[in-house]
Amino acid sequence: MYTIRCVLGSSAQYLASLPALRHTIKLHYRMSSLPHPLAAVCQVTATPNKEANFSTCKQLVEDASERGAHMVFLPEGFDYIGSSREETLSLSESLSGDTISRYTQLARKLGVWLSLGGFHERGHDWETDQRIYNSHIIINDKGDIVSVYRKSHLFDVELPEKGVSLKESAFTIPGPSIVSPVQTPIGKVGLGICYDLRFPELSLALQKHGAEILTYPSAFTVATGAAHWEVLLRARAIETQCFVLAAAQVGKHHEKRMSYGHALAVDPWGEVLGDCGGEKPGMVLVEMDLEKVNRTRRNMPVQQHRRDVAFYHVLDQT
Ligand SMILES: O=C(O)CNC(=O)[C@H](CS)NC(=O)CCC(=O)C(=O)O
Repeated sequence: MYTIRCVLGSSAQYLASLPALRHTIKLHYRMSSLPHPLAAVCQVTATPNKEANFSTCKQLVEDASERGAHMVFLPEGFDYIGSSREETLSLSESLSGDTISRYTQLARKLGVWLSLGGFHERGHDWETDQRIYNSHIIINDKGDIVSVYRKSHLFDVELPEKGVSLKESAFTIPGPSIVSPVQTPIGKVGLGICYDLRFPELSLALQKHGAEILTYPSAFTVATGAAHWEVLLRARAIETQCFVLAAAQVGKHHEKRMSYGHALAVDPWGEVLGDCGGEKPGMVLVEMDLEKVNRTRRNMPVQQHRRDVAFYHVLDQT
């Protein structure tokens, strides 16, 4: 039904491909006799059917966990992609609703961390304003919500020649602030969502606050994805010298909407470690070697070479 690609050392990759040994491999990782923790970056095709979306995502999380993943990343709109403003709003829930409690139970049962990008969250004033947040939620292996970041740059974009017309602010409230990177078993994770990827100020701020890994769960349009997706993700990785993990939506959600796919994992040097392709749901498993972050930063200390903010405001008038 979907593809799984492993980006492990070749012997571990071979062993993990043998079903009978999967359990052993997982134990192996858990006992950390293999050096680095594993992240699973997923790609799905959400529709307006929440029940079907949950069962697809649950299956991916279970498979990732069985293969030894310590943290699993799902994309923006993992809960659903609505076919109209009204549908998007009516399907939304609060953080204490059924959808998130099912994911907290899943995380607890499997003992994995989850990054749930782009949850359609009813705001505190839902009864009066009928608007939602686009929220990225981190759940730990005990099933606790440990962080919530609300998307702060909204995708209000018209590209007539590309057939793209979306106005996210028609149903979404922009988030008020960035949040502290979260310490997880794979490293310190900084939170963004989709269109936030286009704002390097955000990624630099997260890096300054200690992020080793940046995450951009997304639902990129096909046109903007083909033109910009990989370039932007690699640029953010190179500038911040962080890993960048970007779960993605792929394919046709309903009559009016398609997504680009190519869920991607990039290392701090900008190298693509895994790519889920542009066709169908799947995941890539990547080893998170944090020494790569340290080495890259040590060898080319761009953060130390950066001038202070004021420097970039003043022009030489002569
Ligand atoms: O609508 C939902 O239900 C979930 N939210 C999204 O899909 C959002 C807002 S419409 N999509 C993007 O931000 C695409 C960005 C993009 O494609 C780009 O930056 O080029």
